[in-house]
Formats: sequence, structure tokens, C-alpha cells
Amino acid sequence: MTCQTPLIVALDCPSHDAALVMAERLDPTLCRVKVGKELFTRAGPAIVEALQHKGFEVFLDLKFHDIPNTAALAVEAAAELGVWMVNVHCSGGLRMLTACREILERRGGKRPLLIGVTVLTSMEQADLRDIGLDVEPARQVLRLAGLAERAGLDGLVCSAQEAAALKQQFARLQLVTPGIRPAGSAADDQRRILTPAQALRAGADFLVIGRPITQASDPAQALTAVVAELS
Ligand SMILES: O=C(O)c1cc(=O)[nH]c(=O)n1[C@@H]1O[C@H](COP(=O)(O)O)[C@@H](O)[C@H]1O
Repeated sequence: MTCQTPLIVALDCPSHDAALVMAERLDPTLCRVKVGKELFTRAGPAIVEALQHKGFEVFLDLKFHDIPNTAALAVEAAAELGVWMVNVHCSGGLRMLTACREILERRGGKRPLLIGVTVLTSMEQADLRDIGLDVEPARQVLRLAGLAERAGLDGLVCSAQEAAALKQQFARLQLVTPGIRPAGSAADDQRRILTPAQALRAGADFLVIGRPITQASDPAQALTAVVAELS
């Protein structure tokens, strides 16, 4: 089934069954789905297979960040699950990123898109200062994007607020942007946010949306509303 929109719904659900109930309300021609740390830790590879069986392309969002050998083998394991996209933290460094890309190339065949997380969309300048980085988020994102480019990754996770600058400098990289909030939605723990339409206009290739859809009283209707905003 071909997905016709850039939308990726974050299935941040507490169990296999809860994720499948949510997926039932979504349409695989209107969105891909993301399996993240909570769901994968509870439900394991079986939930990825079940979602694929329902026709969804799956972004496995485990944000690997480790020594090069460990991260690369984890990425290889993700590829074996047949996921559409997998991510690693750019702050793992150039050698880690390169090892992840190389292991996918050695494996050959159909491989997932390998995407580097830059600065989490929940972080603002004060959060970076707390971890010893005296730099604006947008500047740090560009620095990490340079690493991803050198390592030959397929794209970046960033805030849509940085999309225009990134597209200008790194046109090849696909931009995956969480921190998407339809007008009027709560920001929750997100800090660097844009609306779906703003994100697309800024140059985002894929928009990750979780709670505004999954916690809506009618998730299918919330998804349709976002699709309508984008068309
Ligand atoms: O890699 C991610 O997907 C990610 C990176 C990032 O910088 N910010 C971010 O929010 N995410 C994920 O995107 C989703 C956003 O969910 P909502 O805030 O509910 O829309 C969550 O599953 C996060 O884990």
C-alpha cells in the first residue's frame, strides 16, 4: 500500500493491543506509523510485524546512541525487521554514524532510511546549557547535520523550525520533523514546534505527530483534519 501523505503517527501506546486498536482507526494510505521506546520495550518486534501486516510502513524510533559496533549491529537488527526508517543520535559521533551506514550497505537489498537525530524538539537553549553546550539549538542542529552529511546518512530528525536552513545547506538530506502541533493544540513537553502546514512550507519531508492525533477523542478525524490542512 502506498502512503500518500508525509504524515507519520507516533504510536506511543502502552501495549501491543492498545497499539493495534489505535492502528485500526488509522488508514495506511494516509499515514505511516512510528514505534518508539515505550511500545517497543513492551511489545517487541511482534508489534512491528503486526503493523506491517496491516499495511503500515514502520519507522522504528529507538534513537540508537552507543559505541559504533553496538549501534551498527542494532541498526542491522532493525533492517532485518523490514522497517521503513530507523534513527540514531548524531551526537554518537562520525564514526558511529558511518558504521551504521556501512553495515546497511554491506547487507544490501532493501534497506531502511537511516536518519540522524539532531537536537530533540523538546529542548531549548537552556536545556543545551544544562548539558554543557553553550549554543543555540539551531546552530547545534546545523553542526550535527554536517556530521550526518559526512557519514552518508539519508536524513535528519529536527524541528521544522530548522527545516529551511537545513534544506539550503543540505538539500540531499530528508527532514523528519516531530514537534508538530495543529493550531490550538497543547505543546505538551515539546519546545520547538510548528503547525503541519508551516512545517511543510518550511521544507519538512515527513511530519511526526503523536498526541494531537492519538489522544484526540476521534483519532481518525484528527488525522483527516491534518491531511486536509496539508492539501
Ligand atoms: O525521533 C523522534 O521521533 C523524535 C525526535 C525529537 O526530537 N522529538 C520527538 O518528539 N520525537 C518523537 O516524536 C514523537 C512526538 O510525539 P508528540 O509530541 O506526541 O507529537 C514522540 O514519539 C517522540 O519520541
